Amino acid sequence: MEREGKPSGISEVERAIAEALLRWYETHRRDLPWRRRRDPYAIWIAEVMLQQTRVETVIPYYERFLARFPTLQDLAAAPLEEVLKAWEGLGYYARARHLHEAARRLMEERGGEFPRTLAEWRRLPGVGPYMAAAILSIAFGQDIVALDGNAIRVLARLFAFDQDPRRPAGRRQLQQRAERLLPSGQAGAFNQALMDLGATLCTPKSPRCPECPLRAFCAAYAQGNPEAFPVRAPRRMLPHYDVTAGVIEADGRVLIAQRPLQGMLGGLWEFPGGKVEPGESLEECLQRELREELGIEVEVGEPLLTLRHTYTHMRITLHVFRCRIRSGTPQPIGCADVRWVPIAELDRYAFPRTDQRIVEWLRQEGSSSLTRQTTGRSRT
Ligand SMILES: Nc1nc2c([nH]c(=O)n2[C@H]2C[C@H](O)[C@@H](COP(=O)(O)OP(=O)(O)OP(=O)(O)O)O2)c(=O)[nH]1
Ligand SMILES: [Mg+2]
Repeated sequence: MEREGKPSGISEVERAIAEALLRWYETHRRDLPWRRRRDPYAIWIAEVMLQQTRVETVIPYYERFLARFPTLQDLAAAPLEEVLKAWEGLGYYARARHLHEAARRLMEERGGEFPRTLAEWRRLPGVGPYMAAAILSIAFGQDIVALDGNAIRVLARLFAFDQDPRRPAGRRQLQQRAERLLPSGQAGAFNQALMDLGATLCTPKSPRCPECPLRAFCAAYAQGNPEAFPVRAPRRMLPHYDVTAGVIEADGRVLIAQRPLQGMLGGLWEFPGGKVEPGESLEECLQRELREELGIEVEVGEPLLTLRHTYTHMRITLHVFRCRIRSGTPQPIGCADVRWVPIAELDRYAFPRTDQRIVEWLRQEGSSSLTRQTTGRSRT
């Protein structure tokens, strides 16, 4: 993975491309909070957050996170629950768990000193090739190309690149062509300039080519079809699951369960339930799941909400029902923990993003629907 020496024989055109790009960046660079700091810690946090989340969403989280955990030491010393809580709503919670684990390792194994090589960064949990390259180029000024999705799009268009850069072979080739453009000593600016260009002008749809500093060099523009790049293999269909979840209320408290610490959304709290099995009705599923996970028998009441969400590898439709316990006391059989929590205190727990809509709904509608339920029951 280490970058080889800079290829010789850089052409005039390649030099001109880098110059035009850097000149544009000087005046058009986005003013982003992590660009006001140079320390690897801040850059690292930003890169982790930006990995799967849009810049506008990241900004407030980033600022809160750095205020809450200003240094590597603070992050390493914090309990995981607190880190997950600060991450709540950003999604892809493995990022937060990895970040926390990496911070602890950096403190324990390196006395808090950040690595200076790609290989060492890559050994940390959650750090891939792009992130390692971004941190080393931006925070340490090393001559390394770091291509995020935006930069890849810019380059694929610039070269009218005929391979899919999401495939390893295409990716490697695009990386090599980018390395030929990289001006020594300016990798941080070069990488971020490509990212900004992709984010602001060279957008997936309707790129603003007339304003682009690279237009004169752009092969896709010359062909008149920039939107055709990067070429992509057809998107694979994500599997879909119907999932049920139960809201069980008693004495002003609602029952929540903590997901097993390992695995998807590990350690987050949820309204207990699970995937519908073939041939099962939603009600049957919920009764089975609550029996399996909590050891209770329930009566399934009114449907409260139907929520759709797409995770990286699957889509779910979450069917939320009010439930009432018929027999048994909830125990953490198929989950890490169970708690009865007042609705007003639910926001102290870290939930998956979809569940925040349930929490929000409970806060606003909870009492009125409780009244409806009571009325319903008196009719029977
Ligand atoms: N039960 C439940 N699942 C939720 C909630 N919010 C949310 O995103 N989910 C997602 C997480 C899971 O990917 C999926 C539920 O599947 P699960 O892993 O609990 O499935 P399951 O109990 O049937 O267990 P398994 O068959 O996967 O072992 O729905 C929620 O509040 N309750
Ligand atoms: Mg479950």
